[in-house]
Amino acid sequence: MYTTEFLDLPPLASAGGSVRLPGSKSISNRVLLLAALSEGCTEIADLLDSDDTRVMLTALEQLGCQLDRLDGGLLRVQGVGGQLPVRQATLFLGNAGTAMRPLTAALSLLATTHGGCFELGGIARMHERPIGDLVEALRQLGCPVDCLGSEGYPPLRLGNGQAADLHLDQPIRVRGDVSSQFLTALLLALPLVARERSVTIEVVGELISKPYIEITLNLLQQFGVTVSREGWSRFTIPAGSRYRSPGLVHVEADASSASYFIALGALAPASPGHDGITIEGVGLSSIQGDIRFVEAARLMGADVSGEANRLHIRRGRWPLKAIDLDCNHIPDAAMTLAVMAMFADGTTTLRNIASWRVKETDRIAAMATECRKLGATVEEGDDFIRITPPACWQPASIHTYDDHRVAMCFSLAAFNPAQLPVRIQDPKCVAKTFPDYFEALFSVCQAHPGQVPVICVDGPTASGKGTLAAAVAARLGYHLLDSGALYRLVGLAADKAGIPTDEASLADPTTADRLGALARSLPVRFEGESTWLGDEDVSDALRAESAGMAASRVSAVPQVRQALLELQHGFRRLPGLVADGRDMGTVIFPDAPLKVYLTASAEQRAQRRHKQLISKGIPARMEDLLADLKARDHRDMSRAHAPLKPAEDALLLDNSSLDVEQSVCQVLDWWQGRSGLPVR
Ligand SMILES: Nc1ncnc2c1ncn2[C@@H]1O[C@H](COP(=O)(O)OP(=O)(O)O)[C@@H](O)[C@H]1O
Ligand SMILES: Nc1ccn([C@H]2C[C@H](O)[C@@H](COP(=O)(O)OP(=O)(O)O)O2)c(=O)n1
Repeated sequence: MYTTEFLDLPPLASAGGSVRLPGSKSISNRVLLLAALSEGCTEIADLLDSDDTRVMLTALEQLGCQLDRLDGGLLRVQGVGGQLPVRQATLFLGNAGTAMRPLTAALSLLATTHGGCFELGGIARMHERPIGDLVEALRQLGCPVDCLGSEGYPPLRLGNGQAADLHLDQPIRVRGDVSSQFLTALLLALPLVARERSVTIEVVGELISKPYIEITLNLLQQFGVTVSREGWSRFTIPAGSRYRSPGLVHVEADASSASYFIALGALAPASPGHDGITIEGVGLSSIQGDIRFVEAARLMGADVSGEANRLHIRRGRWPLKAIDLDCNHIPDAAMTLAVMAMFADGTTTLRNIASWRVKETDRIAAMATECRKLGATVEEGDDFIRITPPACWQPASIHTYDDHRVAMCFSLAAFNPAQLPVRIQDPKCVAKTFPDYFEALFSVCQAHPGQVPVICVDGPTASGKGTLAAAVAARLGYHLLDSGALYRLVGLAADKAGIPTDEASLADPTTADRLGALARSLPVRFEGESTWLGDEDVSDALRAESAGMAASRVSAVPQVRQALLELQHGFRRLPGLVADGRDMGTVIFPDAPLKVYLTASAEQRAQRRHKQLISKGIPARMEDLLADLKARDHRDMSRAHAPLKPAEDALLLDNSSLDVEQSVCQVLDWWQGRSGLPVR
């Protein structure tokens, strides 16, 4: 997951390949609650691991439900069988509507019938999301529910510690036209109190988001409760209902998450050697309503085929076709249509989307504002949005409103025909449902040739290149190439293979050829902070001064430099690279948009190295270090092949009087200037 302040997406050119998506949030949180309320043990496969499921899991544990992680990614939930092992708890539910609403209903009923008391709250935005209609329905039933902030909004106190009877003789009335989650919450909770008598729910107003109710009914059935319904206005839970574990439950991949990859396949040219995008884990027989996004995407021109558990998408009609669509049946996935609309041949109108206003953020306002930033013309109303594609695309920094879907949708804008980069602010907000969304996106996307950005940091030893490069890469979410480590690895590998690396031996062409062959087939693996040569962790050995000296010697051998070329180019991957070395800007990435040549005086550098070594407990003498460093500078700068020197277009940074943070800020400042992106 990217935890950077922002993530810059370079202009993207094509897409192709296969993605496996994380489990559905709606199914995951429903299954968790049902498993917890059931009699018996349930094993859950492919559960989504995200912010919203994590708050649900924590809440269930606080409520006394036993959860065990098993091999193979299974979660075992020991159900409480409609009982209440813990009678009092304060639950923090983040911004997870799929946890807040059903837990409110289930805990209200259990608190009232068993004499419990629970407080449920979340982050500030959760306390702005209405829940009054559900509270009203629960009060009708005789449940004590207090709104602890504003009336009609969380945080809530459920129950008062006293057991009381419920009024189950009359149908329970609940509004269905604001959020279908209130009805889902009651449907999930009421079987707990329908042992002796049937319970009926009447929906007031036109029910929205019906497909989500279908998911609820489907899962209730899996857990042993069959609800009968008259149209979408009256639901009856039969007498004698009780939840029974089905044993093993598989969570489908998230159909709403699939929408980004369906859109990707529809708007991206196919990458060479690929025939569009394949999505694994969700297919045409999905129980999720958002699978109907497929129909909407087809209307816009996507070529989508599929099987029960897999989808395949190719670009069909291009440009996409503008549509006018009632999106009530796909409220979440419809946001993706708004971004597809920017690639259409006219004006698209998405209607009946009033529920967008009460989601993670006011999504109509958010989508309108951000589409406009990219140059689109947007009209918005209480329950619609109308989008005309940009006549002239603008570079934009997309604000994401702590809303995962805004972030994921706008990543697709990186396919804009103007080939402008797109900045996504706060990319970690995707953690709500799809923590590795951007990694998945990058795994199937390709940039235009030469458009994966590279920042080169070259300079002499101990100037702080490694430190600076690592910090800049971390701030930008870019990959890191420590090219010196590759030469150090060659030195170590030569030592192991018994190939001499003293200067006299290296002058022998046979030795040089052997070294070149060794460098071409280095058995190197980078694993987090560790570097492996074959089956040996060489992370510490690599940093020894002797390894640096050996690296400096072998790096003068042209066969070695040539052998490492391709390996180094391979580091240039989405979303970008920071490369540190001696010839990054001059030889390896001559087209890099930013090249920094980092220096400091020899004395300063020797002092830094001294401090660094001493702090690691490695003995070192200043005089030796200074002499070695000067020798290394001389050799690196005077060799015939790729000598250390500033590229002609490099910016010089003498950090003798700067600390690390100041150097990092300087480079990020230069980078911001080159990115062409607005800060906000
Ligand atoms: N701007 C700076 N000011 C002071 N010390 C620095 C600065 N940059 C790096 N250092 C320190 O200098 C030492 C050498 O830095 P390093 O990144 O290993 O250099 P290089 O990769 O150029 O050999 C490290 O201990 C590092 O913390
Ligand atoms: N791109 C590069 C990187 C390093 N080298 C050589 C020259 C250097 O003295 C050695 C070791 O580099 P490294 O960056 O690890 O050394 P320092 O951390 O700067 O001490 O490798 C090179 O020739 N080209």
